[in-house]
Amino acid sequence: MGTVVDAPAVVAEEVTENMLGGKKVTVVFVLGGPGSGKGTQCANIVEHFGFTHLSAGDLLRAEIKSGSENGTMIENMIKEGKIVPSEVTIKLLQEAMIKSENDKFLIDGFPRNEENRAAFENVTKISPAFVLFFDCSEEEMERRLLGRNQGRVDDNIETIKKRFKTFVESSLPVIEHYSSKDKVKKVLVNYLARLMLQNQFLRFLKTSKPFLPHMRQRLNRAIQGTP
Ligand SMILES: Nc1ncnc2c1ncn2[C@@H]1O[C@H](COP(=O)(O)OP(=O)(O)OP(=O)(O)O)[C@@H](O)[C@H]1O
Ligand SMILES: Nc1ccn([C@H]2C[C@H](O)[C@@H](COP(=O)(O)O)O2)c(=O)n1
Repeated sequence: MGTVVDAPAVVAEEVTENMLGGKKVTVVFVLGGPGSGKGTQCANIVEHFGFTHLSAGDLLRAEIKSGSENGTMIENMIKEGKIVPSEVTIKLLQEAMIKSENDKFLIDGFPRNEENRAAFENVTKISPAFVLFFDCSEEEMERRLLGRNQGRVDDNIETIKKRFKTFVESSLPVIEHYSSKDKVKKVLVNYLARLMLQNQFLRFLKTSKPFLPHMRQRLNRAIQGTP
């Protein structure tokens, strides 16, 4: 698995072409846990690399809003942190790709499980040029989702915990599948933040070295209850 910390640089790589209803297309899948920043980074990538961003989650939410007959089923599955049956999501993705004038797509939040992956490849005959995987700690993802403030029905702690479980059980195997084909580019999302915190702590230890014996004495006195 390749590892990068700068997502846009990866997209400049050579990509393969596929077919979609007579139209040649290039597809990059964007995967990662809930709240890892897929949507945010896709918006940055399209600005610089001419891709069209298709978010599976956004397409499903639009389907709910449109009042379609699948709307209630989709909404319930989203609230439960479950994955909507592939035929529904693939149909929406296919329609969006055919409608678009572009031939380069960043498909965000898809495939979310093995069923999504196999069905997409069977139906469209498209395999991705590569897969961007945003690798982020659950702690950071939870913090971000609880602060997202976009009125999403799944941004609550009960659904977030269920989504984490679904990600580990169903989505990680998809990433492992593409990893075994050497197609995954991993983006270490909070790696730099963690590195900076570590450096700050080391600097703190260095600057506080002369005070350490004094601090230790005070701690011992506090533990022993002596003034
Ligand atoms: N690098 C970052 N640092 C801090 N906050 C971020 C960062 N990237 C995204 N966020 C914030 O985290 C929240 C989740 O980001 P985003 O919606 O892009 O994640 P996502 O992976 O698409 O989530 P989901 O799978 O739930 O749709 C948003 O409020 C976003 O503004
Ligand atoms: N392939 C997909 C993508 C999304 N969903 C459902 C379940 C997700 O929890 C929800 C939100 O998606 P996001 O905006 O995080 O991409 O939508 C799905 O069932 N199948």
